[in-house]
Amino acid sequence: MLADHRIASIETSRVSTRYPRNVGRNARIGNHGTGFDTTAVIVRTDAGASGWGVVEGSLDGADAVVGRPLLDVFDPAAGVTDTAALPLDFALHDLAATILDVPAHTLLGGLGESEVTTYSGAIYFDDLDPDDAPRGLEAVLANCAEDWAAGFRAFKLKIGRGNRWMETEAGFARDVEVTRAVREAYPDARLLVDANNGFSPERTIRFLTAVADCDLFWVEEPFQEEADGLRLLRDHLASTGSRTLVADGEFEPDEPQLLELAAAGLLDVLLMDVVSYGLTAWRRIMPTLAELGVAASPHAWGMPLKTLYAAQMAAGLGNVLTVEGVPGRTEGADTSAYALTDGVLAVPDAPGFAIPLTAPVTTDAVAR
Ligand SMILES: O=C([O-])C(=O)C[C@H](O)[C@@H](O)C(=O)[O-]
Repeated sequence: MLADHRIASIETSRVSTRYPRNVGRNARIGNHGTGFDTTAVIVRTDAGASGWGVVEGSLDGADAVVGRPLLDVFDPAAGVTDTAALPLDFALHDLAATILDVPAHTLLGGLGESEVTTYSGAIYFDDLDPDDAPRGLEAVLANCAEDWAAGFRAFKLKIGRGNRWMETEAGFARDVEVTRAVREAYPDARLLVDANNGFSPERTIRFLTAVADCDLFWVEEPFQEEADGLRLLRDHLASTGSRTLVADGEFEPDEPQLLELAAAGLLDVLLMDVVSYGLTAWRRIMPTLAELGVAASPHAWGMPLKTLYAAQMAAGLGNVLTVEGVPGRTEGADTSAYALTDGVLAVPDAPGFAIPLTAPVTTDAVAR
């Protein structure tokens, strides 16, 4: 059926992310704000089908695919096959699955579960804000309570306050205090920590020692990944019998280096971004990761829509340990087919990504 379709036009629209609250700083950068707008791209075919997806980065050159047969640029078994069409990665997956009348996760292979655990990735350094009257620990606990009420049963806590925002030792002490307080308030929740590369290997080990009784699920981006530091960390975890996993590969991923570290047994989970790394790239690399015994958990921060894409990827490709949840809503897209209950996100069985675009198409079509 895909052979009956030729790409007829590429148009754009805008969708808006709205967080439930202002999201503050992490170890690396300042305030993340209350939301932002993103480009959505719509691909239509001469037979009347359409699909859409979000784009991070430029659409330059994508107009070159207009007029070409769909199967010239997209292989349902692999994804995008022409680099000019890579910005259309999600739109083409949506389009192909819609034409084939199958959910995106079926197109991807249906190798995972259609119910995936998800965690709140929105527990930032809100204790430090506002600058003139910092709200302290209570702000972090209030954020956890808000996300728990929204259906999350796991939290990723940002750590590394001493990297930029507090004096080093005071920041370290606050990271420990926050982790212990959240564990105490939520004894059954899954807890993850993310230093956004704001620690050194030694500080990471010190931190893990200080919260050794908090049963952390994973430590993410403790420092810029390199073999010697990761080996120290690995040896520490092994010698203490810790179950904490090491997750990395979100920030400026270097694929050959990550595969080398994974093959050396130094990483447990790889985190490349679901959209900017891309679905086609994840389809290519996932069998290798599965063979190495390394799991995936695509970075989804920024947009609730990316959480839904990551959940489709988990259900389709398998080998996804858990999905990063971005609390909030999307204006311009109907996400109601997805339900989060007790920490589990149910992926719908409707065709494509099952996210109707409700925002108007912008007048400046990329190509027709
Ligand atoms: O794991 C995460 O969600 C992140 O590290 C997101 C970062 O906090 C955020 O600054 C970003 O992606 O720009």
